[in-house]
Amino acid sequence: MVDYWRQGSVAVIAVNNPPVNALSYNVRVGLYNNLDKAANDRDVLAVVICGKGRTFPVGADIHEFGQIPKEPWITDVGRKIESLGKPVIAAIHGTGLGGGLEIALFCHYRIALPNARVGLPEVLIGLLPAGGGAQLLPRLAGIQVAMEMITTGRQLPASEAAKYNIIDKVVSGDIVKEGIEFALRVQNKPFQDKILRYRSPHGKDSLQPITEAVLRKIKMRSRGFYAPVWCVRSIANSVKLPFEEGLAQNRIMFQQMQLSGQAKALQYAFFAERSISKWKLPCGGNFATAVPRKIKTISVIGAGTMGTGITVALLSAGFPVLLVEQNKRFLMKGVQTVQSLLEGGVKRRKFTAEQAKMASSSLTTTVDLQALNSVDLVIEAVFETLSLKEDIFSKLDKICKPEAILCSNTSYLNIDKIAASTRRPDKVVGTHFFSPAHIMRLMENIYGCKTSPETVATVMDLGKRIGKVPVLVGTCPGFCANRMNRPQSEEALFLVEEGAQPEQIDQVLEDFGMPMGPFKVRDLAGGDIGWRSRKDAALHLGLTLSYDLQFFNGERYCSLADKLCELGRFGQKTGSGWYSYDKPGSKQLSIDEDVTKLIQNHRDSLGIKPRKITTQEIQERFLFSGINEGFKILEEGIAARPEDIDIIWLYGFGFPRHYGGPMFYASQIGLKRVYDRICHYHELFPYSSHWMPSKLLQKLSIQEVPIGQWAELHSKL
Ligand SMILES: C[C@H](O)[C@H](C)C(=O)SCCNC(=O)CCNC(=O)[C@H](O)C(C)(C)COP(=O)([O-])OP(=O)([O-])OC[C@H]1O[C@@H](n2cnc3c(N)ncnc32)[C@H](O)[C@@H]1OP(=O)([O-])[O-]
Repeated sequence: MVDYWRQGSVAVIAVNNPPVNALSYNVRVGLYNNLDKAANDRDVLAVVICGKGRTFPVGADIHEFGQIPKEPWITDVGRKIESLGKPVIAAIHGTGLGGGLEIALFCHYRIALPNARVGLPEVLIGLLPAGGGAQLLPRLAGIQVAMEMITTGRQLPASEAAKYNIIDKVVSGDIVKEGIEFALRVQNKPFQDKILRYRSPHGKDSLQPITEAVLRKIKMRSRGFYAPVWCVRSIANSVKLPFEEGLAQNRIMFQQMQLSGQAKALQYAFFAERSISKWKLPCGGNFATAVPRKIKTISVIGAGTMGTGITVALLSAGFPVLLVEQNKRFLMKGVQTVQSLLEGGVKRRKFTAEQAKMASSSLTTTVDLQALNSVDLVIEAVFETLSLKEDIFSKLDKICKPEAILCSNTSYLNIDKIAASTRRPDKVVGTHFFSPAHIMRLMENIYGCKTSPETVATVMDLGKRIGKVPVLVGTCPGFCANRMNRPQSEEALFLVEEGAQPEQIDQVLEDFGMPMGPFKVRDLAGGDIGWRSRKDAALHLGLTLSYDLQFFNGERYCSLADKLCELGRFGQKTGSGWYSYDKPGSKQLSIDEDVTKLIQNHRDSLGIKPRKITTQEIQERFLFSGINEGFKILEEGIAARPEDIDIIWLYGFGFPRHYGGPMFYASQIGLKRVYDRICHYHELFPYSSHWMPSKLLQKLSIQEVPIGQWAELHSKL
């Protein structure tokens, strides 16, 4: 796990623990013993520490968390470096992170390749730097930089790290060779002043104002997420406590944090995000056996909000795009939108003006579907009506080359029905982007019963290549994301009907950590989209959406949202919705008395006497209705694992990562409690079938089965 060799007077100690040289117990022992070896070898005048393979050590081994870390710990290795009596150089390539950077900070010198990155991302897994980082970094780069890096977990490119003296020299070429040459240059120079523990933290006199400013930012950025606050305390210890006491205090805090629900949730999310690429189809085809097709040219059909967002996501990832619209007017409007989104990307420093220019030059347009006869892949993003999509797919099937893959950005409709309008159902797949598609990272990919493993492999690979988080699910109405969101938004309406205010519900869920409450989301997305599909659905059932409708298709129904739409209150785009806005398109919102009156009239017209609704009830009805649907989605095999569902909610709806996602959240609350509460609401609301408890949840709740075993146990049931 740790290699040692000597080159002249320089000893090289190389961590060799693929894939990312995590500092597991065995690696720490190896480092410790080889440092001893170098110390005792009189021919060794200097030491280089580096990583074999793709990176310098990226930190402690996350798999080892949850148990008390065994000695030697990272600080023990650090003390060994400090007291070695010979200069030690950290030679960094790839990513020097967490405990890896801490080891480097204990070294006397640090060099790095230009594309290397360094950081202390412990906060992202609910922890703090417990290997000396919170003590050493302020002594090297100052309190301000340490606060920013440690409370955000941001990785710094080598050039920026050099600016803050974290890196002594940015070198090119072979990092080990460069490390040895650097060692030869410093082996006879005094280096005691390089031992950071003897320095005092820069900017320590402004610790108070810096701390207050950082805590204000944390309060805004991460509601209810504790780790950043603990990180601030750990850095303050670098000023308030002597070095060793600071180390010991931070170690105690680290061990407490390790046991916290938030740390467990964030570590679950870390591995969940890495497990979603390991997909498998019911037919057995999977990520390891299926080979993605090479995609060079892509066409997007529909230049509306979604079509233009998808186009920009593809263009900014270097794909040439042929944008299609039904007429020149819509097409020109679409091209203008693409241009302004690209300009917006430059303003947000997502890419340079040069890159935006390149992207824009890779855009071509047409109103003629025939022009798609040579593209490798098509993404359809037109209105959400099945008949329109069937028409387009049957035309594409005749026009596109036989091997072309046809994708639909539908967020709800059945992929098998769309595929049935072609003679190539194996090459039809859903690629559901989230609005705004050039920003939101989630890509919900939906396979139909005839979609081939190769087609799935292609869109999963495409998702990664355009910087998205692709998750694979099966087809059903609303797939995973919207199917879980539907009962939640219905419950939000029912809660208003029964006595809560929209702003009250939004506040409860924002305090919980959601980026935006359901009524603000409705106003952002535009109430008219849902209204149109409800009217379509009613038409199909020979019904009209009337004001006093309390049941729809045998299900409890609330017509409040329809009433708002009848008044043209579609949300931000019309300047009024559940809230009123300064002007159409503005985000500046305020509570609107007209809506409060409309709600009261609605209750009066239905004879509903409003009652006091607690925060607990709002949280439970909103979250548990979605969670129950999540278990049904697992039950039906639409999602293969709870990890798939949780990553969809973290990246699609901004579910607070420090809860791990709705399914992990349920496992932390306790499945029995969740199940009992769902049964309670099922009894209270018999006309809402979404409260029918999931059988899988019932079974798992009996023994409180840990989340890691749900999929396996379900497959046996
Ligand atoms: C004392 C000290 O203060 C404290 C307490 C600590 O030090 S706490 C630890 C602090 N360090 C971190 O938080 C770094 C976490 N890792 C990353 O940010 C990224 O991994 C990466 C380094 C930027 C590479 O990204 P990538 O996209 O190129 O590959 P990957 O797919 O992500 O990772 C490739 C494979 O490596 C696995 N892996 C990555 N980091 C790991 C780690 N720290 N421990 C164990 N496994 C790890 C990962 O699960 C995947 O496995 P598999 O799925 O192939 O089986």
